[in-house]
Amino acid sequence: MAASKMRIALIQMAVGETKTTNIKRAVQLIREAAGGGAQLIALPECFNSPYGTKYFPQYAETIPGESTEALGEAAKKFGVFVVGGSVPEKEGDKLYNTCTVWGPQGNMIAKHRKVHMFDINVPGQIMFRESDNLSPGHNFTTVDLPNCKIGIGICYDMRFPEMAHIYSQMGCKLLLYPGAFNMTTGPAHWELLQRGRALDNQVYVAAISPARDPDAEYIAWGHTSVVSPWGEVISTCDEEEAIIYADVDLDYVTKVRQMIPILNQKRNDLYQVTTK
Ligand SMILES: NC(=O)CC(=O)C(=O)O
Repeated sequence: MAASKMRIALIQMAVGETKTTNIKRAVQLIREAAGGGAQLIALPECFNSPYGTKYFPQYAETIPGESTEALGEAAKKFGVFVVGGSVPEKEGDKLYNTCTVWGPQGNMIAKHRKVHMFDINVPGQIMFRESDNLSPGHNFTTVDLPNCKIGIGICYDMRFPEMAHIYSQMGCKLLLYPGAFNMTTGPAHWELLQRGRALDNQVYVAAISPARDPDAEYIAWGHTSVVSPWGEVISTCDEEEAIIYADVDLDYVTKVRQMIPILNQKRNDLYQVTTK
């Protein structure tokens, strides 16, 4: 594959209640995705645990721990980068929703704690309060791959355009969001947000959901997908377990930015998005 291209695979994994089965399944699917030529493979939010506040304390582990070590071993065995969705992380008396990123040597190269807590109330449809037992992270997380800088957010982080814009200002060309939208917000916002973040920043956006389990307490929307810097959905699936692939093309990012040069046309004299 040309140096300007990178094949990514997103794993829309069926997550169940048994942690060891989830870990085994993730490793099996990483093997399959590596066999499909992927250089970077990403898992969904909470790949080792059902998504839900009652599960977070029960499934939480330190990092490294059982679930994340298995990702490091898989990255090394199959010679790929692994973006490990997320796991409930325990550190001291706090819990976080945390994504780890692993390199082909099996080393952890980044750790992102979900920055924005998913606390919502859509009357009669869904109420969720992550902050009842999770704490937010306080950092932006980027990773320098050999030919592409990537930015990581987790699910609700995708709703905050400033975060994506900060990543694009940092030089990211691909944003990855392991996420688990639901049957209310999924159909309404999942694709729209990805296309918005992609178009605003002229980057690729990949969002990775668990497969839908209609018997779960929190029913995931699915529809894992990749959006191009032109705002087009270039790879997607329905709600069932699946691996989807896309070839991210950095020359195409440059081309889109040359054709419609909004990133150079910003009025920094009138407004700015900056980190603190
Ligand atoms: N689960 C999330 O963090 C976010 C979500 O489902 C939404 O924003 O909608």
